[in-house]
Order: sequence, then structure tokens, then C-alpha cells
Amino acid sequence: MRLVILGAGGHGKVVLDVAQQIGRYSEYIFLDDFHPVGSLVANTEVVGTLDSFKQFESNSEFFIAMGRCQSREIWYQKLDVAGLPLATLVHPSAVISPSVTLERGVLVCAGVVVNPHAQIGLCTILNTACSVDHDCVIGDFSIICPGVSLAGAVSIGPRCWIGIGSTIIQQVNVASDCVLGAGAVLLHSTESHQTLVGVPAKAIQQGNVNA
Ligand SMILES: CC(=O)SCCNC(=O)CCNC(=O)[C@H](O)C(C)(C)COP(=O)(O)OP(=O)(O)OC[C@H]1O[C@@H](n2cnc3c(N)ncnc32)[C@H](O)[C@@H]1OP(=O)(O)O
Repeated sequence: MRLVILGAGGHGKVVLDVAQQIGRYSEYIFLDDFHPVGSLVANTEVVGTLDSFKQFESNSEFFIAMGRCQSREIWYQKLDVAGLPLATLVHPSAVISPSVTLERGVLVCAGVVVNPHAQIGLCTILNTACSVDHDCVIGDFSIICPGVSLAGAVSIGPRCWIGIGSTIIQQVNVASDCVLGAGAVLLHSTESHQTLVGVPAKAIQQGNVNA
């Protein structure tokens, strides 16, 4: 089985590494619009542009390795319309309760802990060493950055960027398309499209989820 990774940037390298540590695939290839076709990224060939994905459907699973939340949503829709299988990748060092739901296209990086009855949405990234506690619900296409701590029953809407090292206390709801800044501590629920920073976190501007 081949893994086709869409996106050969820094995040693509992390995705490749997680997949190699899992060891489920016999071949890895990248599709990318910025690296020349035929070039190597982390010793893995860029074989085409993103739009060429249909050429590689035979005996393949696909993974969308793009940091931007909206990009993952756009490419999810293209792969879904084409009926192509999307992988879910969990690093062997992650600790995931058996009662957790992981949707397709999720990446769980090294050192992540996900506690019972959490639900992790489509194409979500649980980045290095974040912790997602019991009954959390993470919306589709969101990213939980390295070192984030989510207390119990936190709800995160779709396309949210929860910045590196931030903390959200229990039962807080983050609405869709929000950005929580690096190191923030969020004590209250948010409206959609807010960017919040600081301790305690306060809204500063309309979020663009390109944090
Ligand atoms: C593996 C990986 O690399 S994963 C990537 C991990 N990276 C992240 O999580 C990055 C998170 N991004 C941030 O924290 C960004 O600073 C953002 C998205 C919150 C804001 O970015 P911008 O919209 O460019 O805001 P900008 O830099 O202009 O700052 C606006 C104001 O907020 C302040 N501010 C920005 N970020 C923070 C923060 N994290 N904490 C406290 N204050 C902040 C700035 O100092 C500035 O204040 P001022 O107006 O008094 O000067």
C-alpha cells in the first residue's frame, strides 16, 4: 500500500515521519505545488502537483499535509468527491483511550494524550505532545498545536487554530474559525472568527486561522 502525501512542506515532513514510524505503507510519495516534480523532500520524491492526485489512486491511501485549516478543508472536499481513501495517522507513542473517536484524515503526533470519550473531527491535527482531556470535541479541520492542554469537555469548532502552548479550562466552547494565540489561557467561551491572546485570553481582532 502506498501513502500519497499532499503537501511537502514542514508539516508534510512530520506526516511522512509519523507514517514511517507506523510502518503500514510500503511506499511514500509527495504531491506539491512548490517543490519541483522529481525533487526529493526527506528522501521522498515529489512525483506531481497537487492536482495530479487522481493519477495515483491505485493501491493508495491519501493524506492532506497542509497547515492551513481552510486548505485541508478544500482538499478534503476534492478527495471526498473523487471517492479516494483518506488515512488516519497515529504516532506509536501517542496514548489514545479506546473510547476516543478519530475521524478520517486525522494526524496524531508524537507524545499526544487523548483521554476517554473525546471526539476528533475530520482532518484535524493533534500536534506534538498536546493533551486532549475527557469528553472534548474537536471540530473538523482544526489544529491543536504542540504543547496545548485542553481540560475536560472543551468544545472546539471547525477550522480553529489553537496556538502552541495554550491552555483552555474545562467546559469552554470555542466557536468556529477562531485563533488562540501562543501561550494563551482561555477561561471563557468565544464567538466565531475571534483571535484571542494573553493570560487570561482576550479578543484582539478578527481571526484568519493562518496563525
Ligand atoms: C510545529 C509548528 O510550528 S505549529 C505552529 C505553532 N505556532 C503558533 O501556534 C502560532 C500562534 N500565533 C500567534 O500567537 C500569533 O501571534 C497570532 C495569530 C495570535 C496573532 O498574529 P497577528 O495577527 O500577526 O498579530 P500581531 O503579531 O500583529 O499582534 C497583534 C497584537 O497581539 C499581540 N500578540 C500576538 N500574539 C500574541 C500572543 N501569542 N500572546 C500575547 N500577545 C500576542 C502582539 O504583541 C500585538 O500587540 P500590540 O498591538 O500591543 O503590539
